[in-house]
Amino acid sequence: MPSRAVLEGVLSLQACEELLLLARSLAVVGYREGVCSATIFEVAAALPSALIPLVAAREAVRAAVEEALGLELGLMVEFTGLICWRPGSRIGWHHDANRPYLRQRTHSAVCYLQRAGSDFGGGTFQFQLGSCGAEGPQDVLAAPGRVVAYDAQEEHGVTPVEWGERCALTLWFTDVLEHCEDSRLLAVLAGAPQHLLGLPSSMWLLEDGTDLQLCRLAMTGFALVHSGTLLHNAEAVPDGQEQQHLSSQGQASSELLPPGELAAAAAAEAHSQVAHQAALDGLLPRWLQLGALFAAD
Ligand SMILES: O=C(O)CCC(=O)C(=O)O
Ligand SMILES: [Fe+2]
Repeated sequence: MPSRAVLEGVLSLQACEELLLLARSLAVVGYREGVCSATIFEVAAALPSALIPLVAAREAVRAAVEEALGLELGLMVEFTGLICWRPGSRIGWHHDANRPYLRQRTHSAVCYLQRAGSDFGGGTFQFQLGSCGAEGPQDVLAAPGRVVAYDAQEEHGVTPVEWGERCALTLWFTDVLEHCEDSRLLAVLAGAPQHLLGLPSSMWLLEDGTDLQLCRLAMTGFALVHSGTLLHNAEAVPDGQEQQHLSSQGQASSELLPPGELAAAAAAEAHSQVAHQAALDGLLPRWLQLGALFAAD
């Protein structure tokens, strides 16, 4: 059985575009220098409805890879991520199980969402040796829906991205049940709503306690009032209480104030507009849907 495969048209162009939009909306810096990513857990936390296309794509890639590598029903997904490589990013020769904590990885698959040469330059995937040990690297150019799959121990790299953005759906597979991401994902999905819907606090809470979510909401012309009190902090909403109110503060200010001041300005305005509360009740039935506003940044 082959230990690597390049597969065409595993995802439709439409599916690639949908995932690209998701990646652009949710990816955060971190994975490697110049690389932004959104893991399936971040998608579950920030935009649970987007799990539907993401999981469908993941399963399509998994099925295609299992078939190509003769591993039917043999691959469990250890990691799913939308990964965008920006200019300057690269990765030298390595294999994907090269750390003690990555030993459970058996296979890898990368499904490209964009086309080399038109969406970005550089960023070529290379196996260190051509197929069957042939001399010299073997290149795989990115194209929407194209998947490169390989044994996690195969040496490979990515040449520097020169321009544009190179986004991919990256999967790592395992044969160790405890490392399958699904049980953790189900635990997240079955958990309390704040775990399901909230963004990691590092993304919205400044050291001085300023809640950027509320600041962003204020910039759209709204402030949140709970039981008659203007909220400065998302954590102030008691769990399970959904009778929160949304108060209009009229037109959004075009002046961009520092977050703390903006929240304070929103507070003053909102208190004078409590009459609007009833009309606006239910506009954000669960105020943690604020995540959608946050993602639009
Ligand atoms: O994006 C690719 O083409 C491969 C990335 C890679 O090798 C990795 O993330 O380990
Ligand atoms: Fe890799």
